[in-house]
Amino acid sequence: MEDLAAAALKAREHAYVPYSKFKVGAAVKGKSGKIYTGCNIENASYGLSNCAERTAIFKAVSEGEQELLAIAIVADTAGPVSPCGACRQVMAEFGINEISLLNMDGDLRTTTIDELLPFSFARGDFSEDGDKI
Ligand SMILES: O=c1ccn([C@H]2C[C@H](O)[C@@H](CO)O2)c(=O)[nH]1
Ligand SMILES: [Zn+2]
Repeated sequence: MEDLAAAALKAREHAYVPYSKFKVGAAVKGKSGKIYTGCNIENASYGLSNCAERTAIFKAVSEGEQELLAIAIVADTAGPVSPCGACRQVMAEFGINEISLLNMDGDLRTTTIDELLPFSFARGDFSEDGDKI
């Protein structure tokens, strides 16, 4: 876990946040043991901004890892940072279950995807034909 937190903290420094000025860093561990990092990347068209968590997850998937185990997320928040709904859904898609939320003071909260996103919509909920099964 500490390796993930350290990687997330380092990735946070690369955040591109001219609008919010709120830097977030994330690091994901794949089944292979490899670590993928991410930061938030904003845009003048605000809605196109990408969270640190999804940057890290999309890097992992684009390098061939689809089974992910753990994520650490860090930001300068009063308590441990809490991921947005979009990122929770993307974490669920790729099986991330061990979730470490941190802030810059080292406050840590460990949680699971079931706690963060109960009753979630998942791949197995629809058939390839599009009809309810
Ligand atoms: O868990 C979070 C919460 C927010 N953000 C980003 C989105 C935006 O760039 C900025 C402010 O919401 O922080 C993340 O990257 N991860
Ligand atoms: Zn998010």
